[in-house]
Amino acid sequence: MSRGRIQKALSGFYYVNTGTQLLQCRARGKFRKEGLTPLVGDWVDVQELPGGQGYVERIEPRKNQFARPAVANIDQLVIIASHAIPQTDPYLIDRVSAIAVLKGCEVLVCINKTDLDPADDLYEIYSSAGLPVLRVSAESGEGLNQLTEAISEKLSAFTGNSGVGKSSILNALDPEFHLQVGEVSQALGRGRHTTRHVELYHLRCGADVVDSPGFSSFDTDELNLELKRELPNTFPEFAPYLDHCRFTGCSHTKEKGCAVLKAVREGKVPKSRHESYLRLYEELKPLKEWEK
Ligand SMILES: Nc1nc2c(ncn2[C@@H]2O[C@H](COP(=O)(O)OP(=O)(O)OP(=O)(O)O)[C@@H](O)[C@H]2O)c(=O)[nH]1
Ligand SMILES: [Zn+2]
Repeated sequence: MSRGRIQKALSGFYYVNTGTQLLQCRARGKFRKEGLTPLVGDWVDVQELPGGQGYVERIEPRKNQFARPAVANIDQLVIIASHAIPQTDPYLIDRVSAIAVLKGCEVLVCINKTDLDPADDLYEIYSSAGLPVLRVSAESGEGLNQLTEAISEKLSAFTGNSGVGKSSILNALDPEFHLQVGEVSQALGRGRHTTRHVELYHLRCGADVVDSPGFSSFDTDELNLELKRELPNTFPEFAPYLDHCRFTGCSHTKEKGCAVLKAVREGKVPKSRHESYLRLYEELKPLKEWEK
């Protein structure tokens, strides 16, 4: 039996990287009976067969999992943003980062295209929110060393609105990482969507990444009751204030004596982050406890 990580899933086969070889595996039937599907990113035990084949025998407990795309055990979500075309709506960053925090993923906000626009406002928001934030340019190479450092020894997923430069950054980090770089459609102000299957890639700098256009569309299935219950805790910069509101059960939306609202007024919590909180709060409101 050998241990490895599922690197790719395609047509019922799981490609398991054991560190020395890539085994083409089928999953044992028992998983289906248990309602368990092996996912890219899973650590598994494999029974080897001749000819580089094998069976997935055991799936190790997951740190987290995502539905779109189907991946497990993501250490860090790298949220790519830009203030050049196409501009990133901070709400998208905040929505994805809330989900990441809920799932136990680290978050890194990475502002790209700084050769065109330094995106000072975005940089300011995320620095004062206390989230790790980097400025890079896939074009000029600015900040790429810091990014390399931030993703090494981890499995990261790059997410961000279409055309923001995810593929370009990955290509700049590892020139052998040939990904199709779409042309930004000037007419639409956004990139053409190029779909690929989910796969883990090992970059030369020692980082693992899952490149996944689907990550930019966290759909309603990711907005769940758990997020509704935990919402204030998914904004890390709210933490120092959450226990100081006048009322227990404060929703931090409009209550008198709310310590979070006070921190927003005093400029200790970025206004735009709290605006995103309010928007998410409204989006999650219709979810009912009994509608599981
Ligand atoms: N000036 C400049 N252009 C960039 C930079 N990074 C990417 N681009 C351009 O932006 C466009 C979109 O880049 P992609 O890497 O395809 O963006 P993506 O996020 O992978 O897009 P999707 O595959 O649609 O999700 C391309 O024309 C790139 O050349 C940058 O740092 N500076
Ligand atoms: Zn409050």
